[in-house]
Amino acid sequence: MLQLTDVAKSYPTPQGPLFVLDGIDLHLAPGESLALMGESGSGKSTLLHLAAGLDVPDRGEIHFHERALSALDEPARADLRRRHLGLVFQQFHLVPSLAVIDNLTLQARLADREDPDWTDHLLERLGLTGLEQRYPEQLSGGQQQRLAIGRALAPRPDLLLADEPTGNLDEAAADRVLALLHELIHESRCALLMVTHSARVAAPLDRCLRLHYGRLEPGEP
Ligand SMILES: Nc1ncnc2c1ncn2[C@@H]1O[C@H](COP(=O)(O)OP(=O)(O)OP(=O)(O)O)[C@@H](O)[C@H]1O
Repeated sequence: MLQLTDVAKSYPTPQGPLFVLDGIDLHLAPGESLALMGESGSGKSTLLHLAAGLDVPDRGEIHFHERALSALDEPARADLRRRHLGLVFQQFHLVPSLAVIDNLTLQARLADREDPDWTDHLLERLGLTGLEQRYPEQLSGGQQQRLAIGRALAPRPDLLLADEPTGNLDEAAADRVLALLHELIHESRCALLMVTHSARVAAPLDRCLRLHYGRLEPGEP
């Protein structure tokens, strides 16, 4: 499903290269869920961006869906993302000018994978039935994040990459969003790689790893 082999990544800075990841090996099986923890600045978002093919490593290889990302040009990587990958961030990144229903189906339409039954099911499970014609600004923060999760899951991806998906929500809203996220990825047999600072958020996932000085270590949620 997702395999990182000896991946290294640095960023150029005026003081010289900043080495962020060094010798990362990571395997995620279909349907598996993994929490990625670590101090602020330890490289969690960097790793997620590499896994999504949004950035390229200095060294090492990333395989997603049995394709080596290095063998693909950007349009081919974008196509792979559209078809097989869902992305959810702390900022919801909804399209303000589109109604709920159009935000929800946006990714599925782009991937040519619209499924009205699955859309209806998502609307209902996400508690958004009846709100289809509203605009994102007319939703609560929790509703907006549930919509962002639904949008990512609408094309039925094989892998959901989530970066602090509940970082902007209060505890009650976060709990509801996370419970739904787990139910939905379970239902659709989607794998999950989730960056979080929170042990509470990491605890229900199958595994937890911690980034420390550029390396991955076994983590305790
Ligand atoms: N484009 C960039 N250019 C230079 N340095 C960068 C760039 N992107 C990230 N960094 C640096 O790389 C390091 C890792 O950043 P990253 O965002 O991956 O960490 P993180 O673990 O996700 O942090 P946080 O938990 O605070 O979100 C940080 O020191 C950051 O300042």
